[in-house]
Amino acid sequence: MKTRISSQSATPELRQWIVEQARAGHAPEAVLRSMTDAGWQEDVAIATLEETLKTHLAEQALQDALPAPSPVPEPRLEQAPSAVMALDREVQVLMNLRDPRVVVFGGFLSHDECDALVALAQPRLARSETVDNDTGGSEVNEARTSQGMFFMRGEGELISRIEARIAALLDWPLENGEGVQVLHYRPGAEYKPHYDYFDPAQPGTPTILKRGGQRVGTLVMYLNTPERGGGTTFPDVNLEVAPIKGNAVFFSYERAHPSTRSLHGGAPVLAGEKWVATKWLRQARFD
Ligand SMILES: O=C(O)CCC(=O)C(=O)O
Ligand SMILES: [Fe+2]
Repeated sequence: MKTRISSQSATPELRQWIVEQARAGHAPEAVLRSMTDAGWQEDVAIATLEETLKTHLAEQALQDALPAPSPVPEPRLEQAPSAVMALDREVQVLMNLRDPRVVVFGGFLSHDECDALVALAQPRLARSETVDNDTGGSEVNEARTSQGMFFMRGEGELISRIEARIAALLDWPLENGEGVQVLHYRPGAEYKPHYDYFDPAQPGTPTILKRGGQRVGTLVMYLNTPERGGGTTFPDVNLEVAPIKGNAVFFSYERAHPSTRSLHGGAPVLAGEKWVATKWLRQARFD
């Protein structure tokens, strides 16, 4: 007599075998016969077949709906170094998270470089605008209560040096970077959680993508240390990166999709002020 085997006992190997049989074009009756020959009770085998194929089809549909993955910037950390040489400067590796891809660097900028960036940016600040997804233009946005400005890429010796350092650290062409943006947050100001990639569903996105393709990585550099608050949060994994002067947080997103868990924001500044410089990295040359 055959013993009753519950569908719970379908191992990952069996499930994979079932999917392979279906892929190879074997009729369900033949697969079922193989299972009953191997000792499966018929009704249990049918339930297992149905459940396995249904799950497989659902997973496949999810996969197919995802935008294609892209190569992303990536620091060279295979040997788990405590510090890496970024062109002209040794930078500490403070935290290294795989999924979402987040790396925190210590001492990416010197304090003098931070102060110089703030001094250059300050006279050029205006209320931060975000990209208008409908038109591809810019707009003032309530989710972003900071002030900001953009440097041109290669604008001056300091910007050029920092851009070359970023390209070396993240192993990504300098030409694929947008101009450095500087943001200033006063007490109470924040940047609500958002994705940095352009939403493929928005009508303005194709226009934006003509210049350099998608954003695939971000480096946020802290130009001062706020007294309280102002961390960079990653709500999907309950991570908050402390905003420490000279440090930087890097994150990448291989597809324009929430599955990257790259949702992030600038937490409200509770006391003091916050200055950051952001570098967004595109898939291709950004001219
Ligand atoms: O201010 C922060 O910590 C985050 C900034 C940010 O998300 C951005 O500039 O895209
Ligand atoms: Fe962002």
